[in-house]
Amino acid sequence: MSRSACLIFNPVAGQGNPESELAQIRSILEPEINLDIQLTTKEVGADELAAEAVKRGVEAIIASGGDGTLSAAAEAVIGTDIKFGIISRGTANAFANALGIPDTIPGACEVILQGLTRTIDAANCNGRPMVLLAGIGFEADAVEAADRESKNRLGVMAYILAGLKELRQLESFDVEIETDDKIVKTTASAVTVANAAPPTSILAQGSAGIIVDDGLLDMTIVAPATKTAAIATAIHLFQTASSGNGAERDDVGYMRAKQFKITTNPPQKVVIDGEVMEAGPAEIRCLPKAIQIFVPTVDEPEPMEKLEGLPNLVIEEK
Ligand SMILES: Nc1ncnc2c1ncn2[C@@H]1O[C@H](COP(=O)(O)OP(=O)(O)OP(=O)(O)O)[C@@H](O)[C@H]1O
Repeated sequence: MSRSACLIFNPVAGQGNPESELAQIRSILEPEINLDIQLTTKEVGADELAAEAVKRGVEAIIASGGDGTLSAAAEAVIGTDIKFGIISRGTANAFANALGIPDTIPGACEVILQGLTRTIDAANCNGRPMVLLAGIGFEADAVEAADRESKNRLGVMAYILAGLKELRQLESFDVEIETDDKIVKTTASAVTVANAAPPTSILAQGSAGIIVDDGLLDMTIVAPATKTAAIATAIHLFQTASSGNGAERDDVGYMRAKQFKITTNPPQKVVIDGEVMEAGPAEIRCLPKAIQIFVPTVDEPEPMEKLEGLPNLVIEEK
């Protein structure tokens, strides 16, 4: 066996049975990869276990748990050449959904076994590592967007409701945004800076085309004037995310830059990768090509054909 990895496993993440989930991961990975298994505890989190693994100079780190566990472990590998794998077992699984990685155990393990990696950007927000996004003006308790159960139950509505939940207070604030080449001043209800974002994070979808390895961060500014406008904006952002076309409403703005300095009045809380920080200015800088992450093989698009229904159709098989 030539491959090895440190598996960091949160035994309390998600709603499944952790013993059988760990057994399943081992049965899929261990025939190919020598695993050093480390369980997180209340006292010793994924951040500490991953930092120790980095110090030991492991070949790869595989993190398994909810988004909290995955972000904490990912932050430790930023800037190293240690390959990083994720096996999501949480509720929202934003991390996997943002990077197009399956959120089932067999699917995620298969990606790691295939061994293909992509080097993605990370970011630094007020001195803290960030992989997904920073939200300014978000409701702290609405950070976890649409969960799996509501997604299954409500489908598209769950995404829209999640965004609305975040906009529900509609408290606006003045914001000044400084990039390398300009200063933008406006009023907003939510400002999101994303390195990567799942489609559920609709407040990050202004540009509808977040690229995780372009050395740039994507900012979306949302400023609906009324509750009715907030509903229309949430629906519009959901549609832009699915269609790939940027937002066109007047109350949505977006731009890309290597770094942003954001000052709000009154000061707003900053939420970094789901963790709520104290209110104040935010300085966010992209760290280009910072994490080597296991990703699925990109399938070549299947040639599509649809002929049925055409008038007077004749198809001759050759
Ligand atoms: N052995 C453990 N016992 C109790 N708490 C733990 C243990 N290991 C990790 N934790 C806690 O688990 C939290 C991280 O949970 P994580 O985000 O991975 O899963 P989750 O909350 O189930 O996911 P999601 O938010 O997607 O539902 C951290 O607060 C950490 O302190």
